[in-house]
Amino acid sequence: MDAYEVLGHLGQGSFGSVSKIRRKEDGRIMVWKEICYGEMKEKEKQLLVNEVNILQKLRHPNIVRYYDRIIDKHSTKIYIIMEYCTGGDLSQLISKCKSDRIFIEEEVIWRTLVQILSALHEIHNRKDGVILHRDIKPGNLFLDESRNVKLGDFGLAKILTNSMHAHTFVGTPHYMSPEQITGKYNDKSDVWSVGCLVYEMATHRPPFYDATTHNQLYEKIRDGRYIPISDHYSTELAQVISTMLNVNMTKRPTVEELFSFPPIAFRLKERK
Ligand SMILES: CNC(=O)c1c(C)[nH]c(/C=C2\C(=O)Nc3ccc(Cl)cc32)c1C
Repeated sequence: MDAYEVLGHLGQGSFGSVSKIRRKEDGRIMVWKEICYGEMKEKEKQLLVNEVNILQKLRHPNIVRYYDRIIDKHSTKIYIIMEYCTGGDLSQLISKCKSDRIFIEEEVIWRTLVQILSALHEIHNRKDGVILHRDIKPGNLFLDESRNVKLGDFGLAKILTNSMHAHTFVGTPHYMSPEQITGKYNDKSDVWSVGCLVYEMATHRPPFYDATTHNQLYEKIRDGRYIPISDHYSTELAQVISTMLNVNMTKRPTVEELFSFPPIAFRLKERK
């Protein structure tokens, strides 16, 4: 612990708070997510071990980099040390544009979409088991100094080896897919969440909203109807949102299939 100096509190991640830290040996700025596991049930401890094991394996420009972990048995805390993203998270960008009543530039939305899909392609197509993020939302997408988008906080992620299937109810209700309501989370549920995210970048609010109870929200999600985005944006953007928000997951595209959509394909080529 004394190898690091805490510089300040940044926000709340899944299971713990995130602080900005400096590594004393070289002055490098990083973050750690501090999690108290003392009160955790076995299941939650397993999710925590999961998060660290998953993060350790991942190396991708659009996934927050994991560096190290410190387990303090005395205080029953674990510190997960990760990459610092100077731009904060996407929820801050969306709230700023909402309060300033300005549209997020369409190109920013496309770039964000392509980068998140690249991160999902990495985790959905791993040879040693598909990883599902299961909690894609603006607060889990971080911006580095060059406005690159990084998928972070794998606190609710799950490795699906061939024997396991995701049955647990997790995920932020607003971005919950219809199949997740009945407990069948899969890679296309992450695609649904990305559709919700792109919609929220274009309209400053989730597509399925304004519900007083979770059941009312689930009804809206299962119904699948939402207010179309403004014609300030292109029909291509509206189409890609509509295909990702298809309530029938067999008709919803995989990340791989989205890569062949022309507006996405040509921006992918630009990155190479
Ligand atoms: C107001 N908060 C911020 O500006 C902020 C900044 C500059 N960075 C962050 C958060 C992270 C950050 O910079 N790197 C991270 C890695 C993993 C997780 Cl779960 C969170 C972060 C935040 C919340």
